[in-house]
Amino acid sequence: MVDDKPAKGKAGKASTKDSVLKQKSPAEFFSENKNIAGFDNVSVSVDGFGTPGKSLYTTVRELVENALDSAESIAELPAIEVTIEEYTKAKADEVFGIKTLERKDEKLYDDYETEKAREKRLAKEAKDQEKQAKALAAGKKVNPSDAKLVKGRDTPVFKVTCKDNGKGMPHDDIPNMLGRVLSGTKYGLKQTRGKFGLGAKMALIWAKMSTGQPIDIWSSTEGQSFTTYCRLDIDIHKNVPHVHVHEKRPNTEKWRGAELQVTIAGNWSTYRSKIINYMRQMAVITPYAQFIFRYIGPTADLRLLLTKAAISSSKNVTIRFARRTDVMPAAPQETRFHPSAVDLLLIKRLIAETTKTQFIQFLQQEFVGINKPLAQRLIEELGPEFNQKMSVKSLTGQQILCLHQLFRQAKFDDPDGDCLSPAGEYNLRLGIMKELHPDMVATYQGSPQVFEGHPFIVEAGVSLGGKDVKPGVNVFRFANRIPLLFEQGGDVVTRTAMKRINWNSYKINQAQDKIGVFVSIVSTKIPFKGTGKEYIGDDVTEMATAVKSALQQCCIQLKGKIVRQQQARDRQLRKRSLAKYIPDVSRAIYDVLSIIAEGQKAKRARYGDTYVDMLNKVALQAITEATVKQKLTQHVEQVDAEMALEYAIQTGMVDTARETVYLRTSDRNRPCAIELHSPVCVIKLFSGF
Ligand SMILES: Nc1ncnc2c1ncn2[C@@H]1O[C@H](COP(=O)(O)OP(=O)(O)OP(=O)(O)O)[C@@H](O)[C@H]1O
Repeated sequence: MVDDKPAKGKAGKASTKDSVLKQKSPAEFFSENKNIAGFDNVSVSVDGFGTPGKSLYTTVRELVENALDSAESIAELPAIEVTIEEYTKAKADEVFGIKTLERKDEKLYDDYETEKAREKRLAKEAKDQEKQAKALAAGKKVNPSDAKLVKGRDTPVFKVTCKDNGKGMPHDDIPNMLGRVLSGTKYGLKQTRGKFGLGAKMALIWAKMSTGQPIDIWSSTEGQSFTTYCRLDIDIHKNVPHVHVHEKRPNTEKWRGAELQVTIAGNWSTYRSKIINYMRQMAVITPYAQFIFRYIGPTADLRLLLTKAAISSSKNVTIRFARRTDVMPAAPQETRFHPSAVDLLLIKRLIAETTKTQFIQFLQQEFVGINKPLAQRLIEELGPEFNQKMSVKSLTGQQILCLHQLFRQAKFDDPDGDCLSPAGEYNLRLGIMKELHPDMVATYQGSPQVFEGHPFIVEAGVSLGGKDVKPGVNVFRFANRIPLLFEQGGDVVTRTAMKRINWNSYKINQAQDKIGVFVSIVSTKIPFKGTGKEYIGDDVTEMATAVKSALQQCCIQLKGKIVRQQQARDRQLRKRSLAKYIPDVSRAIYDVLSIIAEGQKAKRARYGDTYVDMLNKVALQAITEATVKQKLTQHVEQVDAEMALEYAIQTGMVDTARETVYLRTSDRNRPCAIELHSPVCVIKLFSGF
């Protein structure tokens, strides 16, 4: 007989508990799976809280990217200030409103060590440091996660502030924008840095988990007479904003923009270089933006910051990434879906949201690449059940399935890349020049390509030499104009640069030359691999091919420059070695001439009139050794100039093509008559100078 009563005892209880149906809010889910959003921590301690790892880096990244999206959406040259202030323990406690605990029972604490254990730890730390220093000196990568914070010690706390001059946020929308996970304004089909409606909320969730502090927001939109101040956090279980303060304050300075501030646990010492690198690479791909980055160390008192002692304090960091151009790429445009890139759910959503009533209008309106004749052919192909004027909202599930199948099988024109906003060769080149100061650089922008119905553009730059560039291939990757700093190994750019480019054939030494490889991919959909949005897989053939071709184009340009440089060097070398022999040769020639000139006059007649004249001059000292030397020098100069000219004609760089250009600072308010854009520069012509 089967006993169908619930089992008693421990096992029975557990099974009852396991079968209880529960729901999770998105906020709860992401708070438990922070790594999905790049807030992964180095190691999880006994309380499950974890040692803060990448979270400080990701917080900076999310805030900066929102700030850039915001300024660019209103075609404003971005001016962004990021400040990371590290709190002392006392300051953090003051901010949290708690009394600093005085340790009475030392042995209670996790970092308690006996004298012997302390000695052992210090010795190990010294050994590890030595190992890391050696690895760094040998040019090897030191994994940040190798450097762990010691468990039980006070976790460093940081106030992160990001201020921009973007469009700001509407007063009433702020609580939902920043206090509800998966809410945002970037869900349309458009190239944007942000996409998921998650980043800033993850910073807040992390603040809530690590320090319990809410987020502070100041914001003002164009022409608004007030500034919104909002202090809020998230009700994790309900995924709704929990507003502490939401008020309007006078905006006397007519400020427009947003300022967000979160207080989080983090790890500056390990992620310092990543954060600074991120800012630097952002400056490369966004040379039309101005960034000011500050780190204020824990010992610094804000009031003392301007004193000499504070400025020279090695812990504080202030870096200004200056704006180098006011040429901003045209803003990306919202586009429509390509029929080959939609799934059943998406078709259903489009049907629910469309403003068109007839089936034929729906096809033309909601998809890119379907014009009226094509729409008619598609409807014809679907069979008698369908007609052009039928109500699109009345399509049955089966009919939608048929439409989807046809979309997958039919041939459509590829979408063009007009909706995309690449950085542009001019900006890419400028960014590389201003941040790396290379000896040589070449850039290239490929034509729009398509991957799974989404257009994408690959831009590339290859530089040689420069500041802070190590010998070998140094890869800089950008996706939708965001620098990607982690998980480099599997990325399509790294793999292509390391394995598929034959650097030797372009006269570049892969091991010894300081090669900078810059690749920026923009698309309405970046095929990121992994959860962290940190790398693009190598398996997307269309992208791998486009990356390789863009890099090869840069290399071809560089090879031309290298060959020209080599030839110029050879010429100089030849000239120098010829010039070296001029004194000896002049002396020898003059000695021979003197001997002949000193001989009998009758014998001189044998040499003909010209020579007789010359020999007479030698005899009279009108021609001396110095004269011979001068003539030989002139001759070497002339041969050199002729060779240079011949070379210039061959390579198309003739002097007649040159124009003298006078430069002066431009008056930004003066209207510019003509603007000429070329891949390497913009020339603005003003009238009436
Ligand atoms: N500095 C800012 N200026 C103006 N609006 C902002 C700013 N920061 C955030 N927002 C608004 O808040 C929304 C939510 O931002 P959040 O960072 O959470 O997600 P997202 O940027 O949309 O997407 P992702 O998660 O991919 O970063 C944004 O879509 C934007 O509308």
